[in-house]
Amino acid sequence: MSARGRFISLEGGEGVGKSTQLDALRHALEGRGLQVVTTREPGGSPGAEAIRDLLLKGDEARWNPRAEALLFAAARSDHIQKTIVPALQQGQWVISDRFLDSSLAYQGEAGGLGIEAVRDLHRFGSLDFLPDRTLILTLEVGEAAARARVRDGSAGDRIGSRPPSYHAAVDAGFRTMAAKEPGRVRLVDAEGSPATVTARLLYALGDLLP
Ligand SMILES: Nc1ncnc2c1ncn2[C@@H]1O[C@H](COP(=O)(O)OP(=O)(O)OP(=O)(O)O)[C@@H](O)[C@H]1O
Ligand SMILES: Cc1cn([C@H]2C[C@H](O)[C@@H](COP(=O)(O)O)O2)c(=O)[nH]c1=O
Repeated sequence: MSARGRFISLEGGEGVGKSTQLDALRHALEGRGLQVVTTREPGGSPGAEAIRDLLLKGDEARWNPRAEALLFAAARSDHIQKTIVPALQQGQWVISDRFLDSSLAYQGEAGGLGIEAVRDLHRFGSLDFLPDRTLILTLEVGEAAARARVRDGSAGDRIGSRPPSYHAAVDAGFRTMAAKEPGRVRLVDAEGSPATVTARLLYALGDLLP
């Protein structure tokens, strides 16, 4: 095993199957003899989980767009320091359900702050710490919303319950990130059975696997 583990982020809009694939990928990588830690954003450390509640509960007006972006950046800084870096230093692989690219797509693109402004927050808050690979699950927005509706009914959180136009802009933001950083970021088709999607994710990690 390499001295330092790898850091993988799983990204995509609401309901595309990230949480389902997080578990499947962990099992697949453990089957290859790797030690794997799974985590999530916002959250992943006690401080960041407290910020998650602040961000996702309450009504839309609870935070203005800049305050929202700052809270995500603060949570991420703590998550990296307390959870991600220590695990990588022990040689573990870390898979995070969402990371920086969610902020770039949701707050930067859909929220109107701009991708570069949000990236600047990450440069300040987390010294531009990046995943070794970011896998963005893509699914037609209507189909993803239908999957999320089956799971949640009408009980979406503060951000998930934003209008379809917002989520269409999130989708566009993720695609922009894949075009801007093709070495780090890969689009992965989330259509089909969970096992089919897991196979596509493993293929997109092929060059990193021991
Ligand atoms: N490949 C698939 N085909 C059909 N349904 C799926 C597939 N993958 C996941 N699902 C179902 O779709 C719903 C959403 O999946 P999941 O919770 O994994 O998505 P998510 O991307 O983590 O969502 P969110 O970002 O909203 O938390 C769940 O009910 C899950 O069982
Ligand atoms: C990391 C991150 C998340 N979000 C949004 C995306 C979702 O609506 C929620 C998280 O809910 P999930 O069920 O755990 O996927 O938060 C965001 O807007 N910006 C971010 O950086």
